[in-house]
This record gives sequence, C-alpha cells and structure tokens, in this order.
Amino acid sequence: MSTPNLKIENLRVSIEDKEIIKGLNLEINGGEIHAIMGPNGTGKSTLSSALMGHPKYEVTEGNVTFDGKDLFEMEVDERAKAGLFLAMQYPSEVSGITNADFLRSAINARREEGQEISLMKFIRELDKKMELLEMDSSFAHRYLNEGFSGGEKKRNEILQLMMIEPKIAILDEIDSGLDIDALKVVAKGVNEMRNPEFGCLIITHYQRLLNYITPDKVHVMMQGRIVKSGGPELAQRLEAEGYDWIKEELGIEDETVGQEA
Ligand SMILES: Nc1ncnc2c1ncn2[C@@H]1O[C@H](COP(=O)(O)OP(=O)(O)OP(=O)(O)O)[C@@H](O)[C@H]1O
Repeated sequence: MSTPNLKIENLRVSIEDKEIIKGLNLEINGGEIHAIMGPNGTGKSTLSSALMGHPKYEVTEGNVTFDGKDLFEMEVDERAKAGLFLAMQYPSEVSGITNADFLRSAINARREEGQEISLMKFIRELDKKMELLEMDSSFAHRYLNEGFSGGEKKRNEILQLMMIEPKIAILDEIDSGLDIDALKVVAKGVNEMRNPEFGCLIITHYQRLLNYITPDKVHVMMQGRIVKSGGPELAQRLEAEGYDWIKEELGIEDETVGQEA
C-alpha cells in the first residue's frame, strides 16, 4: 500500500470575490501530524471548507491532489470514500439515525461490495473505541449528535475518525469548547491513530492541545498563506510570545486577510 499523501500547491481561494487564501503550499504524508496555528481571520477554516468542497468557496488557482488524484475533480462523497476525513463532511445532527447505524454505513461506504464489516466485528471495535474515549455505551444508540453537548460532539468526531480509519484527516478546531479532561481524551484518540498509513492536519488556536498531541510539524498561517513552519517548539514559542515576533520578522503590519501585506 502506498503512503497516503495530500499535496496543496499554490492554493488561492476567494469568498464573494474576496481572496482569503493567497497561495498556500502544504504537503501531508502518512505517519505525519501537522498543526496549523494563526491569528483569527487568517483563513484557517476557509482552508478546510475549500478542501471539503463548500460551494461558497471558490478555488481560483492552484492544485490539490489526494494520493495523486485531483481533489477538486472528486465529488465530496468520493473524497470520503477515497479516505479523506473532514469532520464537516459528516452531518451534525440527524434524527432517526443512531450513532452506531451512521458509523457502520460510513465504514461500509469505504469498502467494496461484499467486504462490508460484520456486525460482530463492528460491535467489538465500537465497544473498544468508545471505552478508550471514555464514552458511555448509550451514545451508540442515541440519534446522531442530537442533544449532544459541544464536548460530546467533539468526542464523537474522534470516535468517527477512529472507526472510519481514513488515510488523511483534517481536524478543524477539534479543541474548541473542550474541558481539560475531554481535551486529553480527544488527544488520546488522535495519538492512538498514529501510524504510517494515517496523516493528520490539526487546525488549532491554542498550543494547549499540542501539549498532548506532539505534532511533527507546526505551520503558522497569516494573511492567507503559511508564513513559517517548524517543529513543536514553534507552537511553544507562539503560546509564550504570541504572533508579534513573526509579524516583525516578516515585516507584516496587519494580520487581517482582507488587507494586503
Ligand atoms: N462565508 C463567508 N462569507 C464571507 N466572508 C467569509 C466567509 N467565511 C469566511 N469569511 C471571511 O474570511 C476570513 C477568514 O475566515 P476563516 O474563518 O477562514 O479564518 P480563521 O483563520 O479560521 O479564523 P478564526 O481563527 O477566527 O477561526 C475572515 O475575514 C472571514 O470573515
């Protein structure tokens, strides 16, 4: 099996004629965990929305390939089937479909006909992963995300990740609204996924999550592009000193994407 690969080259994305992503390059391979950090409004969420194919986000330039295939030529469900996990691809609340039903059909959507996961194996895996994520077994039988608290939804997102076993995952603000115990549990789930067949991009505001998930690479996004990359020590410096030193280093006067440097 070849190593999973997501390659973003010179990506430019606009919303309503306003350019938000301005020439972004990033490559994620299996076995790697990357983190993107950056001030508010620099285009971090726009990046994940564009990759998931949100119709409001217009890709004006650049290429994105997933395992060598043009991502933007693939339908959103094809992207998931091929092994790209974007949390936003999955419905936030669905009445009448239980969490377990949803997970089983999402797993089977990635398998060939006749290779569907058996009910026994599915239940075994689900039990194991829910235990690891310290989730009460009743969550399996509740309607998808209905009435889940913010923290429970995030935990459920990690359960989806662990059950679906994608090749590459993009986790946008997975740490928002989590208390410290939930944060540790979410980190435990992502760490459990670490293997050469899995690559991950974590979009986060706080270095806090990165105390529990050590990224291989940290990227700083400003004004719609990656302006600095480094190792975990970069995230620690950002936590301690903020972004001003990078702006000074690069001669950036204003971090809002609406204005040119
Ligand atoms: N649907 C939209 N319509 C209009 N403007 C948008 C839309 N989505 C994003 N923007 C604008 O694009 C810019 C980048 O937003 P984005 O959410 O990608 O930033 P971010 O880096 O994720 O910010 P934060 O750290 O605050 O979550 C912002 O100025 C935002 O107002």
